[in-house]
Amino acid sequence: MFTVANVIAFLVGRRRLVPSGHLGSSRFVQTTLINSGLVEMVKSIIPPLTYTSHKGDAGRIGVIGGSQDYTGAPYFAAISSLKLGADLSHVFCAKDAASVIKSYSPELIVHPVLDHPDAGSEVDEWLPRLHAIVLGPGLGRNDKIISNAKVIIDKIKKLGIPIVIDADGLYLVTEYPEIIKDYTKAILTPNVVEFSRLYQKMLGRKPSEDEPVNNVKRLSQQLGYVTIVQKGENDIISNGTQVLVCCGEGSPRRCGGQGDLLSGAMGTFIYWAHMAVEKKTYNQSFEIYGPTVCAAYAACLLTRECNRRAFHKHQRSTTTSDMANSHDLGSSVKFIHAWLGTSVSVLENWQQEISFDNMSDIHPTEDGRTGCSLANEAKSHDLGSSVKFIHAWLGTSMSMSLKIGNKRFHLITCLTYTQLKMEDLGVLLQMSSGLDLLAHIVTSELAHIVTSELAHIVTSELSHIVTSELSHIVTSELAHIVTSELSHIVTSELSHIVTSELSHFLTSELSHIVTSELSHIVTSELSHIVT
Ligand SMILES: NC(=O)C1=CN([C@@H]2O[C@H](COP(=O)(O)OP(=O)(O)OC[C@H]3O[C@@H](n4cnc5c(N)ncnc54)[C@H](O)[C@@H]3O)[C@@H](O)[C@H]2O)[C@@H](O)CC1
Ligand SMILES: Nc1ncnc2c1ncn2[C@@H]1O[C@H](COP(=O)(O)OP(=O)(O)OP(=O)(O)O)[C@@H](O)[C@H]1O
Repeated sequence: MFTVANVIAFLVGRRRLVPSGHLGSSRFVQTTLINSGLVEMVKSIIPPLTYTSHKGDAGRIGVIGGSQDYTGAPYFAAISSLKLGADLSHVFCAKDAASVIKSYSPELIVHPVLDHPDAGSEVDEWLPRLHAIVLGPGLGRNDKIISNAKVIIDKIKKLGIPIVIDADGLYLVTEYPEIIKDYTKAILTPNVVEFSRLYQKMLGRKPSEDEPVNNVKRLSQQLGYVTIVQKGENDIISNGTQVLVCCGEGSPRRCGGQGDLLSGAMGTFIYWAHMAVEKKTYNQSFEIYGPTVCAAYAACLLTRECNRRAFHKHQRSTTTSDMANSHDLGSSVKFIHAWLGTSVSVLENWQQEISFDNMSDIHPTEDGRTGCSLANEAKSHDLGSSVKFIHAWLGTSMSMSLKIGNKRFHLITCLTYTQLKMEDLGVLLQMSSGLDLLAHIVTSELAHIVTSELAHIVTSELSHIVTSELSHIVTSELAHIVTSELSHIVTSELSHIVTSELSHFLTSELSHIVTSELSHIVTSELSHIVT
């Protein structure tokens, strides 16, 4: 358990060395995050990014959930599956939730069908196109919806689609366990409370507090070897035979919705894992643990890393939206892909070896997998700068025109392949005016790019430096000023107070002494004279 890599990771402060909390009998249980066998296992299921793949190849994931009360949960699950790297994410929800969920993100395809009287047949046209399902986030417990969800689970099983069941989907499974029994393409993701309910239903007694690992294994066996992930301080995963415990650092924030992020990511991983089975791209550890345990472990790894990053930045104010926003979830996904060596787009690099000792040095590039979300691409910075770049590169960002022979070329378009034939380009290049013009365009475009890029870099770097330097200077200057001012004020005030107090005291004391002494002398002298 105390591997060299584990100790290194511990020393650089990235991970807990062993799980905190009690696991019960943990013989043969893999508990460490940085275990090269497990990392290779996750790596082996992640499909390479290639230019030959089609929309949908990396996954079409369906999230079944979302009601009037709960719109955030299905959103978190769906966006998480997409940001991990799936191509399309569908949400099947109740009518009242649909427009709200759509308004959160233009990326999601939302079907308001769950509360239709025949929701089962409404999803029929979509189910065969989906690669994996996440059922439960924000589903609610309305009788009609629960019975529709039961019908849909039956259809999913018949089609052999892998399924992750979470939240209210677990309520359904607790009420009707036979619906999922023996379906080994399923993963159930109960939190402590949901686990306890399901355990009591299946085994007729409370889970024993001393044996969390065995409890999970036992429940899985009782459900016909369906994979269970008991979420918590340590995420305990078992398919009834094998057990893995994911104990990455995570965070102490327990805001609602983190389970939804987990189930969404698991939806994408479970598809990838089953695809690896089909394509036989898996490694030896995968053969031991199988697709569901592998997918569950990968998703726990990602969620805990995302949690850790968000907490590092937002501390106690961390919410699941912070985790889901492109920076935290996106950068965790990028980090995980870069760490696994799966963020690069060429096949040759897919299986590249990563040295675990250098793990903390890996900085994913901006072009990692998560850049592939359309909303990110459409943001003014990404889309705008790409447009500028393409026009500058083609020389089509300036509106000059040039006459060659009897043709007039408008430079705003003439350098595109459609407008300018090769022979025209030849003529253009032969003409000194054409060359001058090209040189001019290139020079001015380059100057423009360099200037704007430099300005951007300088501005952002300067603002960063100035902010941090200013805060440093202000803090230390203030401390200095306050200290010296205080000492000055205290000194002069004290001297003033002491002087005036003393003078006051001396004056009154002296006048008192002189008066009483004088009166004494005068009295005694007078009495003497009179006598
Ligand atoms: N923004 C949203 O739309 C959210 C919706 N959610 C949805 O809300 C619905 C109900 O979920 P609940 O989790 O409330 O389900 P439950 O109603 O089963 O939870 C029962 C109680 O257990 C407590 N509990 C949960 N985890 C615990 C733990 N580890 N230890 C001790 N107590 C714990 C909760 O505080 C709650 O009071 C689900 O559909 C879920 O998907 C949640 O996912 C949170 C975010
Ligand atoms: N005590 C803990 N310490 C560290 N991480 C935790 C802890 N509890 C939960 N987590 C992390 O949060 C993830 C989600 O678990 P959680 O118990 O919050 O699910 P949930 O209650 O179903 O969430 P939701 O609010 O979405 O319904 C876990 O996989 C784990 O990574």
